[in-house]
Amino acid sequence: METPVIVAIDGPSGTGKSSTSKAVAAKLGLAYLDTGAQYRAMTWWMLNNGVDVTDPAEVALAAGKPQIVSGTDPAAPVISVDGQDVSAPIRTQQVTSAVSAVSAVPEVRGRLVELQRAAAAGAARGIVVEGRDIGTTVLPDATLKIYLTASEEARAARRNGELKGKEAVGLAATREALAKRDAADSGRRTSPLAKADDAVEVDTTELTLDQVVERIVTLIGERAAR
Ligand SMILES: Nc1ncnc2c1ncn2[C@@H]1O[C@H](COP(=O)(O)OP(=O)(O)O)[C@@H](O)[C@H]1O
Ligand SMILES: Nc1ccn([C@H]2C[C@H](O)[C@@H](COP(=O)(O)OP(=O)(O)O)O2)c(=O)n1
Repeated sequence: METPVIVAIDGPSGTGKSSTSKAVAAKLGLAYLDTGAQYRAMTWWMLNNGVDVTDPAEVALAAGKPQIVSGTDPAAPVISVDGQDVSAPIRTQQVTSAVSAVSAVPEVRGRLVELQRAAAAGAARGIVVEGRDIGTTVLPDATLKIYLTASEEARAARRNGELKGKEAVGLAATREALAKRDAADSGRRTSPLAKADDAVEVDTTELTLDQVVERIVTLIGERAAR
């Protein structure tokens, strides 16, 4: 049997990680894992269970409690907590604004990194895993590591386009919230957002989604042929 292909895709918010990872996985028949969704699910559970997310000690004590299960089908990426599908509620502004604090707590990371490595080990053909520290920490031996970037303007415009109805806050506020989350995710002590030394950086500002997908599929083909 062929060696499974492990693709790590990291980068800040709005660079296209989720869309690109799902499309690459679907195109190559690989599994897909959204690790950001796992940090969001952990955060959602904490907010729903009265945990003070600004208190790292309280978060650390609770980190082992929720049962988080991620689907790995790129066509239908579901995530559940204690048997409840939380795919929608983990995307609210309330969760988004609390997720950086929760994901900075080492006990949270330890628990989720274990789930992430198990998902990668269980993917027979291979997997595309997206997040912030996949290339640096979770899967340092990945076949291919990609670090996606895009200008702050492009990222804010993309994110703003997704927020509808009462969740819409305007471009300036979206940009500010993005910058704040990036700073928190890059500045934390444990496993911060960072480009791995051996990652290929792809600036998506001027590229369409199809162009980004094509570039990554080509790189995977080159690596797999080595
Ligand atoms: N290359 C691209 N050009 C324009 N828009 C894009 C591109 N890649 C992704 N998008 C759009 O930007 C938004 C954020 O993409 P997403 O994949 O969720 O980013 P991330 O996972 O990095 O936060 C989505 O609405 C997506 O459709
Ligand atoms: N591997 C990861 C993935 C996400 N996180 C944290 C940091 C991020 O701000 C949140 C949410 O990640 P997610 O990928 O859902 O964020 P966006 O889709 O970019 O808005 O989780 C992390 O610490 N490590």
